[in-house]
Amino acid sequence: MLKLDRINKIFNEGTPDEKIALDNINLRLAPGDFVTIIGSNGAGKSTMMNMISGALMPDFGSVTIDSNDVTRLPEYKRAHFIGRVFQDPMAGTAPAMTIEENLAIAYSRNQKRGLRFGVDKKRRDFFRTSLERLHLNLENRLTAKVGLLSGGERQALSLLMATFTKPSILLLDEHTAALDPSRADLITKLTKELVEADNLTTLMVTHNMQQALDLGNRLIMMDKGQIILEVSEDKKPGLTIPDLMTEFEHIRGEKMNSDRALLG
Ligand SMILES: Nc1ncnc2c1ncn2[C@@H]1O[C@H](COP(=O)(O)OP(=O)(O)OP(=O)(O)O)[C@@H](O)[C@H]1O
Repeated sequence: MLKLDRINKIFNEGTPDEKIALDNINLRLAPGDFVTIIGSNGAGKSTMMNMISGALMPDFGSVTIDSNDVTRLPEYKRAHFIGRVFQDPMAGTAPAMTIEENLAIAYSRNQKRGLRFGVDKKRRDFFRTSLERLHLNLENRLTAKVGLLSGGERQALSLLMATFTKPSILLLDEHTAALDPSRADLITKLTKELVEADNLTTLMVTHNMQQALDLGNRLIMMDKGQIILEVSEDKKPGLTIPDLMTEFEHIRGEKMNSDRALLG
């Protein structure tokens, strides 16, 4: 479903600001895998997501999605494979457009051929049924401007737009981090429901270690551009935050800087 082979990325190579952001990353996701990603600031988590989405190209290595080598494919050509939700609730939706116009754009972005922005009755019914899954009554506000929605509602809509066309890979990049705790809980719950309903293959970056343990069937920990720990499906249940911190200390020989992780 997703294969990352020997991915390397160096920013500002050969200059005093040189930074090895990804150092020989190898990762395999089987269909339906839901992998949570934790790691310190600057570990390379967002850079890895950007490699998969096509926002960045690796210096070396390959990205394969559904048996297609997409390594050199620009972001817009990968769009029908990928759904992505960012940290900023304002990032995923267009505020001046209505809910149904936003959904229509997301729908057309994921079609392999042509641009089909139109909203006919069949499409509108599909949008309504999809919105019902959010339990936010947005199905009765199809013509409301998205700019009028709360941050939590907008993030729920972004999540729906990223998932309702059943992308091959769903990328969630700290998508609950900018929300207050009750809205973050709502989005976490919706994420679980939407991913499970369609068995979506998912990668989720989070600074919240408890969320990383609660969601998904696998977990990886990154540090300094490397995947330093992979927790398999059979080992993840029962794993605790202290277990993860002990693992980090064991691998790196130093204590984990965990303030943000624990507060996350
Ligand atoms: N466009 C860029 N130019 C130069 N350096 C970059 C660029 N993007 C990222 N970096 C550097 O690459 C490293 C990895 O960054 P990245 O954003 O992937 O980390 P992260 O794990 O997502 O961190 P955070 O949790 O803080 O968001 C960092 O040292 C960062 O400063």
